[in-house]
Amino acid sequence: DIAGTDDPNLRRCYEFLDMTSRSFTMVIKQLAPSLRDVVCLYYLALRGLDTLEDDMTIPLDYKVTLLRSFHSFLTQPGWCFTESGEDEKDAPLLVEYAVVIDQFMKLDPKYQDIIVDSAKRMGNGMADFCIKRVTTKADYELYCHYVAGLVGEGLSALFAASGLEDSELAEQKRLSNSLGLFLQKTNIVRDYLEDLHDTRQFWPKEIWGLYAKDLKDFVEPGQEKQALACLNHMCMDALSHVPDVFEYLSMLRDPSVFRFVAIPQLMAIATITRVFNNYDVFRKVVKIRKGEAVKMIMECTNINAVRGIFIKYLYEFHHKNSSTDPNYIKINEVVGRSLAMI
Ligand SMILES: O=C(O)CO[C@@H](C(=O)O)[C@@H](OCCCCCc1ccc2ccccc2c1)C(=O)NCCCCCc1ccc2ccccc2c1
Ligand SMILES: [Mg+2]
Ligand SMILES: [Mg+2]
Repeated sequence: DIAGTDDPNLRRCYEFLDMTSRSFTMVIKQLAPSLRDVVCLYYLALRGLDTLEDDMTIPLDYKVTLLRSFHSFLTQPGWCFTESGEDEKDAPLLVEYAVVIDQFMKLDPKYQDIIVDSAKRMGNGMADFCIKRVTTKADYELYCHYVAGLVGEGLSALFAASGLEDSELAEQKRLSNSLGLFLQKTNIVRDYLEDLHDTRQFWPKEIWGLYAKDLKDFVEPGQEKQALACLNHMCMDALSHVPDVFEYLSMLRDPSVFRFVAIPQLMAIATITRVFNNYDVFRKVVKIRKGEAVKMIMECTNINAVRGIFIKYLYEFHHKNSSTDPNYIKINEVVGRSLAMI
């Protein structure tokens, strides 16, 4: 079906989707035909923007200008960017960005408007955070809103505009935002070491400051207890979005949209449970086993199956909680609230 597309530029877009997304290409390709290409291009539009944000070799003022104007490049046929750093894994996407723009221009204007609005708001948010750091919890929530919460909002608007989901889904800003925050916060907790090496700090000082003088202290020998206490605090914070995720899932009607939304959330609950109280986070990037992921994907056909999987992980999370953790009681409360609400 996808390989069969007769437009070589659209085929090239799906190749970039495969190249740049490990975890999203599969769920995007299984979407209903009326949404598949739109969401693929929505992904590539924002991945192009994120490739600029992630590139620490671009001079700051030039990068800020690029991020704030990126949305206008989406309607500039032929635009591309060939100055990415060698280590930028998704640089080839920007080199050939003209194919993304060519396909973007063919979309229904109602979809183009949603995508341009996301890119404009995300680009400006990313630019703001190139200059200021994530210090307070509010900064952390705002940064994750810009890079992921907005994607949830944009997807809700696309689902509603396609007619596959109720138009009032586009009004569910808080729930849509939580979809993105659960995914992004899980990644930020998991990627502690990788981001430290890239001299990027996303853990808010308002949290890590309770456990160390500097974020990088957690890799030092003798800091294990403080490191785990901070890690568990960050996991508890991410878990607080689970009730909203469930409220959103229970509103979906189209089976392919349901799977598209549910599968990344299942990956996230599995990941956050795996990293919780797991000192390996300070040694390497902890990933869930492929088999575990495939098994979940086969099972997540309806809300009850998804609820069952979440409950399994929430019980495992509760079981891993240790009574010596300074947040032991609060963690049990957050797990308990999720179990009660889903
Ligand atoms: O560089 C990397 O590989 C990772 O970058 C992370 C970073 O730089 O922080 C970071 O980059 C964030 C900025 C670009 C976001 C691009 C994106 C991602 C997934 C999509 C899925 C479907 C449609 C559009 C999408 C757009 C990243 O990719 N984090 C993964 C979590 C963010 C997921 C966003 C999201 C939000 C709500 C969703 C609801 C349903 C299904 C997928 C969803 C996906
Ligand atoms: Mg990135
Ligand atoms: Mg980024």
